[in-house]
Amino acid sequence: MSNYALIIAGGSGNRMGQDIPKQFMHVDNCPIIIHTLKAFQLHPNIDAIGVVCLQGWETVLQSYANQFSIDKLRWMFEGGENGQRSIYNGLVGLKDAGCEDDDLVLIHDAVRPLISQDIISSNIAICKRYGYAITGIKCKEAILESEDGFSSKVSIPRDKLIRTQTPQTFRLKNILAAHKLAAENNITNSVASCTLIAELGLSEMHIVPGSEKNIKVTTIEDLEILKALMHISKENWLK
Ligand SMILES: C[C@](O)(CO)[C@H](O)COP(=O)(O)O
Repeated sequence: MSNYALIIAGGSGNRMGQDIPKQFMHVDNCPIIIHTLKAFQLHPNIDAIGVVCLQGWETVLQSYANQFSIDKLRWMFEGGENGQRSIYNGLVGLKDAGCEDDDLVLIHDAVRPLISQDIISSNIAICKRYGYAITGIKCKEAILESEDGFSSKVSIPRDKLIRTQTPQTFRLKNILAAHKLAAENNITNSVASCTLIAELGLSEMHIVPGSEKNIKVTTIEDLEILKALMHISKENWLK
């Protein structure tokens, strides 16, 4: 049985408002996606990596992978019109490439470059044990629900809330079956693999403790936080 990382880099990064897609922006002299790939390259239990790549950026990615010695990068798959479709393309690609039903797939956002070795290890261990592993952290803030983003009368108790991150890890056969079932049920734009499983009511998902440092770079502010985190503890971020 093998463990594969499936890195989702199909988005164009509109929320960042830059010319270059955010996953290809440089931080510390290296594209964000390469920082992410380095973490999986370094992990001894990751056998190979597939990237769902934004169309037109495949050659750029391959040349960066060569430059930074990411030799576990084995496949590139075509990005879709949204995250759900991109993940589906990647899963079908892995299956077509000969990956086995029981192989583990760690689905991870390309723009979460500070993923730690421990979180990758825990995803593999928890998925092997329970079948589903979702990285998440407890909610520390008070939560209000708002229809318009400006006003609210409703608070949601935070005690039971989990903020999900990636990796989200599954056996290939289970997550592929979930995507096929979603298509039959007209679920086409679920925001994450875990929300897809939840919407379908398929299975209990076990939560792997994540980290505030496992930041998702979505906005310019996130980019500033990423740069600060990298400079604070360069030696420690891959631990
Ligand atoms: C998968 C995810 O990172 C979980 O927190 C998040 O849902 C991804 O969202 P995006 O809209 O694809 O950036």
